[in-house]
Amino acid sequence: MTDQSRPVLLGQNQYGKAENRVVRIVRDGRIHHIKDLSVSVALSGDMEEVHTSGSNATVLPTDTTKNTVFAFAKEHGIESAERFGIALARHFVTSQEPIERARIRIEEYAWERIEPNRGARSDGGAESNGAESNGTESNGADSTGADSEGADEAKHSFVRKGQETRIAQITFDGEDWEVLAGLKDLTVLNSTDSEFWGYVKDKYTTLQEAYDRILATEVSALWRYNWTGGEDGQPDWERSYGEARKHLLEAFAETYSLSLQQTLYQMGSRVIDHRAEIDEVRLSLPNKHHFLVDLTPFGLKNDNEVYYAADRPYGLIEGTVLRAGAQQRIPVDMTNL
Ligand SMILES: O=c1[nH]c(=O)c2[nH]c(=O)[nH]c2[nH]1
Repeated sequence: MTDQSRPVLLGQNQYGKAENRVVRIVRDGRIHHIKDLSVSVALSGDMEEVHTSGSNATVLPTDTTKNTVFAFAKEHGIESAERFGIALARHFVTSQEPIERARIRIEEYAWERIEPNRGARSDGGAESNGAESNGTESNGADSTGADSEGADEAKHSFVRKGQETRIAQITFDGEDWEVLAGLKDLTVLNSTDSEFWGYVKDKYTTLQEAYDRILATEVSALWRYNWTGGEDGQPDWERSYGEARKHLLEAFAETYSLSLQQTLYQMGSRVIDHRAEIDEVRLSLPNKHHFLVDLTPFGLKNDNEVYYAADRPYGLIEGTVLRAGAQQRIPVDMTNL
C-alpha cells in the first residue's frame, strides 16, 4: 500500500556494533591458546518506528550487542569463528522479538607459536633461508589443539601470521658503505609473564598496576652492519637476517617483562650478543594494549580470559641498543624507511 501523503519510504536498514576486537585466551596450565577476532554485528527487523518516529522501543542498543560478543566469548568460548557467529546470530534472532535477521561478520587474525629455544640449533645450519629459519611452527593457534609434547614447557608466545615486511637500505658515498636491514609489522604477543607496576603516580594517573597482563607489540626493527666496504668479507645477508629475526622473537618470548622498555633492551641486546656483524639495533615498539573486559555486570568472572584489543591510542616505546664503542647512526625516526 502506498501512502500518497508520504512519498518517502524506508528501505533496507540494519544496525549493530562493528569491529568488536575480542581476544580470548584459554589457559591450559602454562600452555595458552589464543583466538583473536574482529566481530561485526548487523541486526535488522521491525525497525520502522525508530527511523520514522524516534521510538526506541524495538532497539537493542549497539552497546548491548558489543557486550554480548564479549560475554559469549567467556560463556561459550571461541572454538571457531563459524560456531561463535552461529551462537551470536541465533541469540539475537531468538531472544529479541523485533529482530528478524542477524548478520555476524568475523575477521580472524591467525597466530603461530614462537617455539621456545631448546638450544638445539647451531648457527651453522646448512642453508641460509632467512625468514624460514626463525624457529616458528604453525599450529593453527586454535583453542582446542592438545599439544602433548613438553607439557610443562611455557607456551604463551605468539607471532601473527604473514604480516611482516623485510627492509634493507644501502648507502655508498664512493668510499664507505652502510648497510641497514630490518623488518616492520612483525606482531607478537605474550599472554602472560608481563607486569607493569611501581611507576610514577601524579594527580592525573589512573592506570592500575598490572601483575599479569598481555604484552603485545608490532615490531619495527632496524639494525646496522659493521661491514663498511669491499666485495670480500660481506656478511651472509640472508642468514644474518633470519638469525637476527629469530633472536628478536626469542628474546621477546623468553623475557619475563616488567615493562616493554625492558623487553626492548633484551631484544636489542640479544641480537648484539649473538651477531658479531651487527653493531646497532633500533627498535620501535607500539604497546598494543589489551584490556580485560569487565564481565561482572553479566554475572561472569573474567579470569584473564577475555580481552578488548584497543588499537589507539597506544604507548610507543623506542630505543637503540649498541655494541659498546659503536656509534649511534640509525636515524631516530626510522619508521618511514
Ligand atoms: O610497558 C609499559 N611501559 C610504559 O611506559 C607504560 N606506560 C603505560 O601506561 N603502560 C606501560 N607499559
